Amino acid sequence: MREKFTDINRLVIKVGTRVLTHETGKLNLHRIESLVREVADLTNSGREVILVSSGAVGAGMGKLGLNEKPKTIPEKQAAAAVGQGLMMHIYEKLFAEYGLVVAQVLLTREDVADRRRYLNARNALFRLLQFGVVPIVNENDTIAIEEIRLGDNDTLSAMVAGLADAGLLIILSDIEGLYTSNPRENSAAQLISEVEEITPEIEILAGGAGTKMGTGGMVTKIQAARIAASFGIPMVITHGKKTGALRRVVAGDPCGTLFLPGEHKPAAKKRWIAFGSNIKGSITVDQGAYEAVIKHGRSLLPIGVVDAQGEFHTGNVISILSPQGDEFARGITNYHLEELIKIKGKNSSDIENILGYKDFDEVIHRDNLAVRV
Ligand SMILES: Nc1ncnc2c1ncn2[C@@H]1O[C@H](COP(=O)(O)OP(=O)(O)O)[C@@H](O)[C@H]1O
Ligand SMILES: N[C@@H](CCC(=O)OP(=O)(O)O)C(=O)O
Repeated sequence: MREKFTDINRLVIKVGTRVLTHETGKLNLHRIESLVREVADLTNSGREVILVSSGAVGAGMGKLGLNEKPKTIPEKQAAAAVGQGLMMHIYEKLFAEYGLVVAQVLLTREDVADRRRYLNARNALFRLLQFGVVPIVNENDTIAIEEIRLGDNDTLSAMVAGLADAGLLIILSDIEGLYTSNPRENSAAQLISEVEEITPEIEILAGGAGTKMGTGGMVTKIQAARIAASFGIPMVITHGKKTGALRRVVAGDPCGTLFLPGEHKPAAKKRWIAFGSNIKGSITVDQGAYEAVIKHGRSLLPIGVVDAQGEFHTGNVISILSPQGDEFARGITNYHLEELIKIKGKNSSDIENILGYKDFDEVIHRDNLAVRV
């Protein structure tokens, strides 16, 4: 897999707060400078790079003289509002030295959950890349209250990789990669160089953030790897404090931890259904429908639906639950809740008799249905 990295044209690179700041909380200008130089080099070699940069809250803390990570939302928002401007100022200045233009792209969960806004963000990113600009993405922490937050930039970077059809996601952290346990707590921990599949055994290895500055630690990085894998995108975690780390990953050198992608790269719309969208309700299906969807990639017909819950309308994304109640897929429904209650368990040929009209034979068409891994 790694030898193919030299041919990848579009990359998403995520850089964590710990890489961008000193222990004092002030920006590590030397480190940011070398990151910018490496990104500039990648763009000079003809690649398109989207940088997902943390650091707004950390930089704001440094500027406002806060020693502790803000705990209340307004305080976090204030720190991010101060810090984000500072981050962009530095990036703009340093990238300009290499003749590159940057653009600030701030997203919240809602921008990926709403299909129209998702497509808008996607179009804007593509246009920026066509202009040769380096988009610098962060969560819009200043306006993002809890309900609309993604909460961590590891997840955000995986979403952005899917949104932008990237070929590779690189996460630069303050550690070489995923270890057999948290090396801060266990000096005998060993680096895992490749993860083929994210099994429960792999999930157990991950601990939380190592310091007061980081968010999420390995837990959110493994979540990001899961999203990237289901999008068919490989992900590498590597040490962002080591000069040349990006160059080594892109050259295919063995470094950090590589998370292998899933076998299939689903279409962009299915990627959004699986991970981006807001879920408005769920339906439970019988064993036959479960197998038809999972094994044969079929559409979901009303005859296989045994129950429907939640408040959803035509066009909403809903969860599809197995007979055991586990979510195994998501899809855009053609019928709203009340209609589904009436037509569940019935043949598609009966829909018109029951409802007085029939717009679709399927409850969810297979083009609008994404099986979750
Ligand atoms: N199994 C593990 N392998 C490596 N690091 C781990 C593990 N479990 C927990 N960690 C912690 O995760 C930290 C990296 O995440 P985080 O602090 O959120 O930084 P970032 O700013 O790069 O997102 C490491 O410094 C380490 O302390
Ligand atoms: N959006 C926040 C960063 C959130 C986050 O995930 O931080 P980190 O674990 O340092 O990548 C900020 O800019 O401060």
